[in-house]
Amino acid sequence: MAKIYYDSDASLEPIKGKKVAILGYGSQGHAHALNLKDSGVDVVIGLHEKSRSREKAKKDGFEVLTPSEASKVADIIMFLVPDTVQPDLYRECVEPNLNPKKTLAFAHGFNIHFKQIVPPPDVDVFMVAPKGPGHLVRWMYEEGKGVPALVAIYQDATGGCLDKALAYAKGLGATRAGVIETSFKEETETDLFGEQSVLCGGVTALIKAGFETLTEAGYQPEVAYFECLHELKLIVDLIYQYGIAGMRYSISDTAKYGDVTRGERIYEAVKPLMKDILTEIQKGEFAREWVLENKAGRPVYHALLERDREHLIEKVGEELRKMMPWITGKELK
Ligand SMILES: NC(=O)C1=CN([C@@H]2O[C@H](COP(=O)(O)OP(=O)(O)OC[C@H]3O[C@@H](n4cnc5c(N)ncnc54)[C@H](OP(=O)(O)O)[C@@H]3O)[C@@H](O)[C@H]2O)C=CC1
Ligand SMILES: CC[C@](O)(C(C)=O)C(=O)O
Repeated sequence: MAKIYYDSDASLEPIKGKKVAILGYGSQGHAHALNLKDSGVDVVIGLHEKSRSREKAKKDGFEVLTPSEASKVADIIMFLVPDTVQPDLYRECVEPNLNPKKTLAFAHGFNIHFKQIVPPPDVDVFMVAPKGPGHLVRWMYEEGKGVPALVAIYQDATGGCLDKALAYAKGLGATRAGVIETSFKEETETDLFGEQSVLCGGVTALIKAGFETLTEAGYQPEVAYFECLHELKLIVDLIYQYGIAGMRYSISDTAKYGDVTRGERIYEAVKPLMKDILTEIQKGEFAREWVLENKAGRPVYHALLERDREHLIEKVGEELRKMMPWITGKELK
């Protein structure tokens, strides 16, 4: 059984009176910084002099230093710049300022697990990885709720690393929802698998394949959009709130029969592909590919994102959403 920590299992004490440097002020960075500050933790932001996020962080009331300065003054240094940027930032700005009193922290295990960052053995290294996008981490905290997270210890040089990590998770609001203990390996491999095959890659592939199947067969794009994208959110909301059986309670018997019989065929086709994707991750093939793609200036990344931005479903969706202004929530800053 998984070990799960809730609010009553964690204390803020281990990080009270300590300074936390948040390196990066993007999706996760702004959420961690603001939630920790609102939980009474002393936070400083580390951003390069030319960073576009500097003004935003200052406007939110933070002291903003360079990543080197922030690493020098902080007790806990949390990496919240893109994974591909972290190794250079570590070598140039963090490593020269490390000593055994400092703790390194991550929100995803990629660089530690795939050895892109190798910390000295005498510093604590933990991970608190929220299981949700950064903006939700902030919005849910503001509503008194929380996004669950995974916690892992890579190095416990002081003997107090887990308590520090749980304090951080509590400050973030994650222990309100549940924080599961894991390893850097398990978090990295499952996170990559989830985003590639289900959450992002899998779901967008199903949406596009469904939309194209209908439109290529002559059905109206607007009808295909409602069927394959708009209604997906409503169905997923029911699954999120009540489980798969709960969703099935609300849909028609005809839908349920099609779901379990035709769904089975999709399942049979997709599961072997998912196993291949997991194997690529476990063997480090995906990590190698992504590191090389970055070294080459991300040609495949940019080309495929651009191709999808031009997809008919995006144009149809933009028009249809204008008629439902309540759909667009808070601004994604
Ligand atoms: N996005 C998410 O919801 C999740 C992310 N994670 C993990 O959290 C970490 C942060 O990810 P995420 O929040 O998406 O990151 P973002 O892409 O949102 O980070 C953007 C921030 O990093 C800064 N930055 C970008 N490039 C550089 C650079 N070359 N040098 C220094 N600073 C730079 C940006 O500054 P500027 O404004 O100047 O561009 C900005 O402040 C990653 O490890 C990721 O895997 C984990 C769970 C979910
Ligand atoms: C699903 C994508 C994610 O893993 C996340 C928001 O949890 C990410 O790394 O952004």
